[in-house]
Parts: sequence; C-alpha cells; structure tokens
Amino acid sequence: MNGPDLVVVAIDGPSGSGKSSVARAVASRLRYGYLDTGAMYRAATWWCLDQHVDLTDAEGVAAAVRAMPLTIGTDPEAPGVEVGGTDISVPIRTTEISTQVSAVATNLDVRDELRRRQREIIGLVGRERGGIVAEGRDITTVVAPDSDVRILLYASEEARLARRSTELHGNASTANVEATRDQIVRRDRDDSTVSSFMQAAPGVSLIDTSDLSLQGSVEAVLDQIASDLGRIRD
Ligand SMILES: Nc1ncnc2c1ncn2[C@@H]1O[C@H](COP(=O)(O)OP(=O)(O)OP(=O)(O)O)[C@@H](O)[C@H]1O
Ligand SMILES: Nc1ccn([C@H]2C[C@H](O)[C@@H](COP(=O)(O)O)O2)c(=O)n1
Repeated sequence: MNGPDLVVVAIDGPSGSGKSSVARAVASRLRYGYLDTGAMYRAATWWCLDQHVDLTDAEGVAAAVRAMPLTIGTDPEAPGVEVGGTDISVPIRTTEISTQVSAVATNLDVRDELRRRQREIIGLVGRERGGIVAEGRDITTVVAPDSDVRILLYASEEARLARRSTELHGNASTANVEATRDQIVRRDRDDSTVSSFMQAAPGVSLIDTSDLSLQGSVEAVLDQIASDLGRIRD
C-alpha cells in the first residue's frame, strides 16, 4: 500500500492484451498519471541503435542505457517519449524496434536501470497527481509489488493476434495474422525468460479481455480499482 496521498495501479500482461490502451484510458478517467514502461524499453532499443551499439554486446548495451537521456511523458492525454530532446514517439513503434526490443529487454543490467527509473517516476508523478497507472510485464511482481491495485490483463493468443493484425494491417485475415505472429508470440516467448506475465501472481487480479470490447475492458479495470480501493464507482 502506498498511503492516502498516492494510489498506484499496476497492470501487466502479454503483448496485445490491451495494457497500453486500457491503462491510458483508465488514467485519463481517474485523472492519474500514466506510465508505459514498454515505451522505455523501446526507447532504450532506439537509443542503442542510434548510438551504433551492437545489441549482442550486453555490457555495451547496459552502459548505453545507463547514459540514455530519456524523458517519458506521463500525461495520459499526451504521453510523448523523448531522448536527448528528440521526439521518438513514432519511431519506437516501428517493426524494426518491435522485432529487436526483446534483445534489450532481456538484458538484466538494463532491467535494473529502467526499474530504478520507473520506481522514481511512479513515486514522483503519483504524488503529484494523486495516483498513477503503470503498465508493463513486471510491474505487479517486481517494480511495484506493493501497489494498491494489481491486475494481470489477459487475452487469448487468438484475440491478441487479431487485435494487433487489425491495428497494423486493417484486418485479421489469415495472411495478416501470420505476419503479426513474430511480434506477439515470439516476443512473448523471449520476454517470458525474464518476467512472468502470462499468469497472475498471488494477490494479482486476472481480467480476461478476450471477449470484451475496448470500452468493456476499461470498465472492468475501473470496477476492479473501485473494488480494491473500497470505493463506489462514479
Ligand atoms: N477488448 C480490448 N481491450 C483492449 N484492447 C483492445 C480490445 N479490443 C481491441 N483492442 C485493441 O488491441 C490493440 C492492442 O492493444 P495495446 O497496444 O493496448 O496492447 P498492449 O498489451 O499494450 O500491447 P504491447 O504490449 O504489444 O504494446 C489496440 O489496437 C487496441 O485498441
Ligand atoms: N515492464 C516491462 C515492459 C516492457 N517490457 C518489454 C517487453 C516488450 O517486448 C518490450 C516493449 O513492450 P510493449 O511496448 O510491447 O509493451 O519491452 C518488459 O520486459 N518489461
């Protein structure tokens, strides 16, 4: 628990489960801050490539990330990402970054550094705004296991492939789903070697969004928050 002046909502889940969309909408509704920790790993990958660091050089990658001048926006209405004053909100979402980010995210020294920054942001922004919704793969378990609300947002592999395929290609045809598979299934397999996000840890509430609309997922998370905080929903 974080005390009456700061509510921390931690959301984890596999790729395409809807963490970013749902966490951002929930933070907006509650007027809380929003932290997309995946964007930090994506920014670290962009930075290493920009600095011509070989991603297989674990020590070189860790040193580069420790020196990364990252500013991550925490306003859910406009969560920008900048490195050294350059806006990289769009480049970090490219397939080039999505296919390489796990190489950086599985570097344990990188994880130590980014977790340290994440805890700092959660404390600072959470206190400023009265609360923060932080999402990723290890927020409920490692970054902020004492969060007031801990949720694992789940969706079946089929639902997640269809969502990402629709987002990237406009539909979930068989060809498009197959083209998306690496970004969902292989990435989750690689990321699972350092974090546990396919099953809810003890004390973490599981919300299965496979058959929910985006709005339905947002409402389910708001209901869980109200229930865990012992509040009546607005
Ligand atoms: N029921 C739902 N709940 C959440 N998102 C949904 C739902 N249905 C469709 N979507 C869509 O799924 C897509 C993936 O969502 P989002 O990017 O938030 O997932 P994510 O878990 O953050 O993925 P990643 O970890 O790969 O970034 C978005 O286009 C979102 O609008
Ligand atoms: N807390 C976190 C957040 C993200 N990652 C990794 C896993 C993903 O491959 C990558 C990008 O995340 P996304 O934007 O797709 O949510 O970062 C992690 O290991 N821990």
